[in-house]
Amino acid sequence: MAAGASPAEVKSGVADSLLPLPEATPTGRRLGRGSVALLVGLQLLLVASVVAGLYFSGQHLRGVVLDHTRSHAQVQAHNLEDSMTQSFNLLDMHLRALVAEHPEIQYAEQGVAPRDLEKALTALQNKLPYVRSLSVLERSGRVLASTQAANIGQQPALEPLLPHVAPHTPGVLRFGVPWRGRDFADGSPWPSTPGPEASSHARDAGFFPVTLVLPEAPQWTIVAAINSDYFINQALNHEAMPALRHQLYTDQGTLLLSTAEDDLPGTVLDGARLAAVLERQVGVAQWPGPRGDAWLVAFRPSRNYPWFVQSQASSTQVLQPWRRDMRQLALLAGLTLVLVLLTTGALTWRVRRSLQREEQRLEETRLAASVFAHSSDFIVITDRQGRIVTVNPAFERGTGFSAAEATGCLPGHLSPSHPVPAHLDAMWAAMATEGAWQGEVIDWRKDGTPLTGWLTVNAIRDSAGRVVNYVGVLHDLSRLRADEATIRKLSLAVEQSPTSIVITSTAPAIEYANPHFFHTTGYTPAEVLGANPRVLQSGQTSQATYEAMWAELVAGRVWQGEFVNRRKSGELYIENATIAPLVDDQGRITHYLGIKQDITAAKEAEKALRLAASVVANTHEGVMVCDAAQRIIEVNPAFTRITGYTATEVLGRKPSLLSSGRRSREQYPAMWQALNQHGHWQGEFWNRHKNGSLYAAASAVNALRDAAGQVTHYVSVFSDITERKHQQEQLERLAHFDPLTGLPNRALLADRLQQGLARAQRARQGLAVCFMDLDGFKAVNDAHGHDAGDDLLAEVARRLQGSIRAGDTAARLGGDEFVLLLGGLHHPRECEDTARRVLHAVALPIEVEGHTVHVSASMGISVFQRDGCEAEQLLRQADQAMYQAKQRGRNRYVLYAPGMADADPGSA
Ligand SMILES: Nc1nc2c(ncn2[C@@H]2O[C@H](COP(=O)(O)OP(=O)(O)OP(=O)(O)O)[C@@H](O)[C@H]2O)c(=O)[nH]1
Repeated sequence: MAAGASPAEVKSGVADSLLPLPEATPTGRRLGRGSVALLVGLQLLLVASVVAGLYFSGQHLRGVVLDHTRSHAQVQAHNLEDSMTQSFNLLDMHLRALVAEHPEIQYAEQGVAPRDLEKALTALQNKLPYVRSLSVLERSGRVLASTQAANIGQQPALEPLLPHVAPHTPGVLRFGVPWRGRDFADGSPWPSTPGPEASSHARDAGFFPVTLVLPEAPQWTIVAAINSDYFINQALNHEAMPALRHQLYTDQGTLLLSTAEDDLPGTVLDGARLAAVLERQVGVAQWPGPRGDAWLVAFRPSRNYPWFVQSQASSTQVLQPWRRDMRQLALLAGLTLVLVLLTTGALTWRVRRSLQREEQRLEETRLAASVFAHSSDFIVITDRQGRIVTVNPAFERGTGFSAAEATGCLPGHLSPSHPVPAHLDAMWAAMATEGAWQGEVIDWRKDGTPLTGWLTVNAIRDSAGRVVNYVGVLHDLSRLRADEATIRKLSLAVEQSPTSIVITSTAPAIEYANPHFFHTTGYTPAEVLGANPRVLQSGQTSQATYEAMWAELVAGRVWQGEFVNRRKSGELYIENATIAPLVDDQGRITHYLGIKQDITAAKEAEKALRLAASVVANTHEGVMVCDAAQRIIEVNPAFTRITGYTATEVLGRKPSLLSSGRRSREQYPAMWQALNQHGHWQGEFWNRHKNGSLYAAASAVNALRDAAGQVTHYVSVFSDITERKHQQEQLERLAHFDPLTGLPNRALLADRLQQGLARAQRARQGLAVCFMDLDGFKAVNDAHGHDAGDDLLAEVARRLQGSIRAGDTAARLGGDEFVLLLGGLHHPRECEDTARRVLHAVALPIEVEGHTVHVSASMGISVFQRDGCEAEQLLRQADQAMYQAKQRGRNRYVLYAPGMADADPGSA
């Protein structure tokens, strides 16, 4: 074996994968997948944590903001109340000090202002920045003196004043309703219900009056116009929370001033809320706002005066910065989260990608290992020196060398007893220059058998381009070569097949036809290849045949049938066709294979055979066919009729079963000789019927031979000639025997006499011819009738036969004349005993038709003793001697002697 190369170089990673590898690490893959899942889970947890953190932090901050707002409102309300109470305490103090500084006030008369009062008021006002003007009112309510000259003479409507005390009660600082405008001269009280003109005064905080009646001068009421703006500005200046608004309400719920521009002085607080505030005196509350929001409220009633401070804020406004901050925080968190998610997502993606690559690499490795392990090709991996590092199982199976045997060896040197394969030098040369080689090689298996294959060798390089391994893949071509030989044989078989073979497409168009097809049809390849097979149709095959054929073929089944087709010459021929669909791997029909046999001649022969079979079946002659071993293989109905045996009884048996045993010894040898020499014999048999009776058969036997001259069959045709035989015998009997007595007649006598003479001549013995005529027979006829005469003749015949030896003959010449031939005489007189015995027997009484009659016989005897005596002569001499016996008195015999006058008479 030698390692080899493909045109493309193989990277070193592939070489690693081709080496036996550890199993893929499912645990590692699971861990990898777990890491991804963990990362995704962490991402989700992070999102949830951030959202939850944001939510809870937000809610907490919201609570903090609200709590802080409440606390701040409380503090601010307290501070404002404190500040204002102190301001009014200062006002009260300064007003009360006015008498001490100006004692004349207490003595001033009604309607007359003390001197310098206005100056004193102005001086006092300068000490009180939140007082817009100070005025002194008479009891009538008219302004007597004022720091604002325009107020003098005015009579402002100050009621109602709080607290509720009797008018002009001294020493009580009382608070009036709020006014719009700068002072009493140009102002007017704010209505409790703002009219449409209220909006034009929205920015006009106005003022509110505070009155005091000095105990020392109860005739006067000092009125201070308190500048609302002063306190508003004071409150605003000290307020860090813009959403918080501060309000000053009288204990009757009338708004005196507010830091909110949309709060109109004079408006009255809801009764329920006022009651709640007055009830709790100090504290916080939360009221529903007009727009579905909530108002956080802090109260602070004045320690000394009938008013309270309310600091409140809408939760919507308070929470606005919180909301903004939360939005920013959420945005920031969201962006951070997105960033984190993107980062972790990217990380996850990279991990997953990495895992996928790892899995892909493992899969590729597993596939490569699987290919290495399960490839049917032989794979060899060598080191850079060409020494085998590993081989695959197919190599072990195919070459017989185990991996242990191969490892460390140089390919090509595995079989030291065999020559080094021829391709090695060329291969290593190509490897050195190109790093790859491929070609057909012949190697050796361990068992010494050659191994033909296509070898591909590739160099495997590391990342630096250095060769680290060589991979050789040998594709075993042994089977392919064997298959090619088989295909060649099959091709030859098809080409030289004595049947027509046609392959058509499903169109159908003829794609292939073998030479026998062209020979049968007379067409050339150019005329039929690509053509529809119907070019052969003659129109004499029924449409039903074609339909049945297509039904079978389309269903994927083989069809077998016959066509009447037409050759190119126009001649019709009968074709036996077997057509089979050819299917591909998916079971789809791609072609049709037709195997066709021209059976025209066979059809003709079959027709002739059918005719012959019909003749045989219906002929009156028995037909028996035997094989070469003379065993019956076929008989016809006439055979059964003649022999009595059915076909099943005789098939496989020999014709001798028909034999009767009545045959001449020479008959069968003669028959076989004739059959062997001429192939034909004719003759007659006496056979035995199954029922035991005999029948005569006239038989003709023919031996059938094959082309080599070997006998294959014997055909025997015979007829029953028993009847004819019987008729012949009858005729023969009639020709030679006397029908009345059954004795030989004159013709047969002549024949016997001839034979007897010949025998006597050969044996040199004597032969006596005894001519006998009855005496008195006519009288019997006459007396008892002709039939009685017949009976008598028959009886005489029996007595004659009973009186002579078996080899002798008794014959009737006619009428009452009989002749006896007595052979084997050694002496002429030997016959005389017989003659006397015969005469005696004849003379005995005879019973005919109930009558006893007597006849006798006269006999003349001539004896043959030497050559030259004719039969006719002997008979005539006996007749003459008989005549002499008649003459001499009847019932006697007379021996013929020349010159019968000298004859020696004899008597019975
Ligand atoms: N019943 C009978 N009579 C026959 C037959 N053939 C001839 N005859 C008669 O036989 C007789 C023979 O004649 P003969 O020989 O003269 O009679 P016979 O009485 O024997 O006289 P001899 O011979 O002179 O003694 C004739 O009357 C014939 O008609 C026959 O076949 N049957």
